[in-house]
Amino acid sequence: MNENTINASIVLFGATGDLAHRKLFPALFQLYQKGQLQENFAVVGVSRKDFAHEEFQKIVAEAVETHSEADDHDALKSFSSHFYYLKMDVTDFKSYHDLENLLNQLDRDYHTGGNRMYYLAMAPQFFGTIPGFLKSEGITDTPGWHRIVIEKPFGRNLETATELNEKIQESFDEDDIYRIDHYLGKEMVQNIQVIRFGNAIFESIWNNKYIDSVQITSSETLGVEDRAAYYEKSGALLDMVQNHMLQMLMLVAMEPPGKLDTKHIRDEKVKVLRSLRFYNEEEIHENVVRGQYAEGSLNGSSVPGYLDEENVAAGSKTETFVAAKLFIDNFRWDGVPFYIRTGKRMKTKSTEIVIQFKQGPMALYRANNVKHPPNLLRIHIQPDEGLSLSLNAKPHGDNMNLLPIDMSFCNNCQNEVNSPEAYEKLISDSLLGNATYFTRWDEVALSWEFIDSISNAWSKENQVSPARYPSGSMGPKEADELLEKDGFTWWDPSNLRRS
Ligand SMILES: NC(=O)C1=CN([C@@H]2O[C@H](COP(=O)(O)OP(=O)(O)OC[C@H]3O[C@@H](n4cnc5c(N)ncnc54)[C@H](OP(=O)(O)O)[C@@H]3O)[C@@H](O)[C@H]2O)C=CC1
Ligand SMILES: O=C1O[C@H](COP(=O)(O)O)[C@@H](O)[C@H](O)[C@H]1O
Repeated sequence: MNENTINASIVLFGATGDLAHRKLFPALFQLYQKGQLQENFAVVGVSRKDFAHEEFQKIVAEAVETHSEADDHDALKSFSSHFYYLKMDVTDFKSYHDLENLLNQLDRDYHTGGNRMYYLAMAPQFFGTIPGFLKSEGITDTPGWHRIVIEKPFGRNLETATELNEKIQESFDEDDIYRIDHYLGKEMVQNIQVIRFGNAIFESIWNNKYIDSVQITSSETLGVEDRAAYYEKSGALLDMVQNHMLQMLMLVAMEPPGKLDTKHIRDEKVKVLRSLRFYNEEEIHENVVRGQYAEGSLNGSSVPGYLDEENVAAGSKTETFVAAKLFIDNFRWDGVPFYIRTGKRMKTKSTEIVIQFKQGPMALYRANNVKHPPNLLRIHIQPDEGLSLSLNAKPHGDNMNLLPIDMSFCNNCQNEVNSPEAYEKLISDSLLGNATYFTRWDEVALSWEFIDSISNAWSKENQVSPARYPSGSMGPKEADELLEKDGFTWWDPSNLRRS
């Protein structure tokens, strides 16, 4: 038993799906190994396929073995014995009676105290249906807490997100709704606030007096894979910018919260979105670049362009890359550009935030025509997790030149340090009732309002194709030009392990 041990039933809607197998079962197993889930928990897997409980338990154990490093067979066996399976169509209200009977039985058998977490690992068209039936069929009327975890995407625009939210709030209070953004579960994303507010040296210079620009890059090497049906309607703007990129921006730019609790942190994040500069159509054209990957080469192999991927419409204008220059119009950030970029089939898989500091007031070394690199603070989100600070020093025996040096800290470079997966942390938090790293409705609504302004402008210029970039590059030249006209360049993703 540890202080975080939870008694609860978890209902996993979409239990035969990709997310459940690759992420959720392994995450639950980790929580079991760490003692957060012990004797008093049960998981009910729901989908339309037919399985006996024992068959499902085997599937769960196999999925954990396949998608994690777990190989303790006894632990896997006792963990999976807590899993039950229910064949149900979530659109059929009658099937919820079977769910209620099973949950009541499990509450008694596992002494869960009636606590229930409903995890919707299902396609978004079911996000409104399930909470409605959970309430109308009385499943949420039992003693104990009832929380619902909703996967992304939360709507396709402000209008659909609002409709969905209203539907969910008919059945669950805002405090019991956990909207997932898995980037918020990443170790170094959670570390941003500690780096900022736990180090006086950074917080005192974290403003437009000392910071020249901020860059946030999340690049992927994968292409659209088998998700074209979803991605064709989404594109990189909705898939990555509306959620993950804006979340990182909020954490970098927010004011210090009065207290380190859920409400204060979320309040400060929301204020960043309220200060985000909205562009008119012409400004969108100037400041937001959309790209699409063409064929190219990655790790020595040729890969097809987006238009040749399976299930992509001929001549599709879906963007697989977005770069943008954003401004936060408040006292702290006035005049500081925030450059963001994200894309598929880029040169490396990397997520990094780079804070570029201004040059000192008197450029003594530049006067000698010597290259003077700016000081950079890099927050390495993935694959390496850590921090590095680029400074300039004097090379040994040379008085006139500067030598760039890096001070770095890597959280996961030694094999023995294994950061918890984002899903493990987020499931743990939702079981503990800590919603800090989940998105509150006002954050979601404001982010959609901003994103809608861009997608509406793009839909008007739907004759214009996205700029093409070769697979294996860092995006189209238009993204480079976006910075060059301001006298900046993108910093290449870096690697902590080389040092
Ligand atoms: N996969 C990933 O890496 C990620 C996924 N997500 C989100 O997670 C959610 C799930 O994604 P993913 O696991 O990939 O989806 P899948 O298509 O792989 O799985 C969907 C699941 O829903 C079940 N299902 C479908 N229709 C019904 C129904 N009417 N009644 C009961 N069960 C049903 C399916 O089982 P069956 O057909 O047997 O009924 C299956 O278990 C989506 O919202 C996605 O956007 C978010 C981030 C990453
Ligand atoms: O939400 C999503 O994120 C992944 C990238 O996540 P990461 O943790 O691997 O950086 C992206 O591939 C996917 O398209 C998107 O839906």
